[in-house]
Amino acid sequence: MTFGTRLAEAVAGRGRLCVGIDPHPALLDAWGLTDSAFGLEKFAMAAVEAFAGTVAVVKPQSAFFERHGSAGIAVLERTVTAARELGTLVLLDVKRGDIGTTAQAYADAYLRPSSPLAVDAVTVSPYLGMGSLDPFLDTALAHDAGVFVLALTSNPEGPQFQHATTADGRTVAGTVLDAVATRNADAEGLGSIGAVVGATIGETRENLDVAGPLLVPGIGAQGGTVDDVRRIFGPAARNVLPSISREVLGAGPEKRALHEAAQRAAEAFAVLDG
Ligand SMILES: O=C(O)c1cc(=O)[nH]c(=O)n1[C@@H]1O[C@H](COP(=O)(O)O)[C@@H](O)[C@H]1O
Repeated sequence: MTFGTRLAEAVAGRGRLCVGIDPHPALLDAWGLTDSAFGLEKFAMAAVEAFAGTVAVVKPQSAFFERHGSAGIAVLERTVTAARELGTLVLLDVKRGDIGTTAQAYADAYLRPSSPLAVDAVTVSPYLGMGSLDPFLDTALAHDAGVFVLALTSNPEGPQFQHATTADGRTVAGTVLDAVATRNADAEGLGSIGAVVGATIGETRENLDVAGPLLVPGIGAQGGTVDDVRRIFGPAARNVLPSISREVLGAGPEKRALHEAAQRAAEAFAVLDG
């Protein structure tokens, strides 16, 4: 079953929320955990258990695991395995991008089912050109996985490049969104190739209807709201996956409080269903 179809089923059953698993040192401290691989594992496993059955997708941010070296990567592997065993889709936030042959190695690392770090989907950066992402997109489609391409990011620096125009007079972001839509053109139902569009971008003239999922970070800690998402996406809001990390994780360490915070966020975004 394609990633798009699996995602649509997960959203139908558990709502459209994606919760980020971002073990910031400050959050580890607030949870009474040490900034170590041990603290990291306690944090990540509590989050996985609290969100299982409540949210469609979890999005571990690889950097917070990588900063603990090989022990952190081992925790990431166990976190991914535990979440998938509990039926939660895992979108690994790695924002990779490189020349094609190296991109293939990254794609093998994350999107081939036989890899120790195989996940349901990854985030990628199109800075090396959309064609450089083909190994990710082809590998994902061959193995029923997904890819989310950065298009209009939530950070204030994003417009410097993303609003710039290319040689053919299109914006960079528009070029990315069109390429994503083209990749989804043959999909039945929701496509497996997504785009990342922040809730903090204000407004855009770009066509956000890419026939695939739209990962929308920037909610809560970065200031984006449900109303922003409704205004920015219009009819494309039906494909939005709101993504929240700190605002939900701040409710920990108790699993019940985490679960309730995720539920409240999911309910707030149910308005997009209507
Ligand atoms: O790809 C992402 O997830 C992402 C894209 C983007 O434009 N902005 C953005 O904040 N993110 C990620 O989304 C998460 C946001 O975290 P909070 O601000 O705590 O909700 C972080 O893991 C970011 O790396």
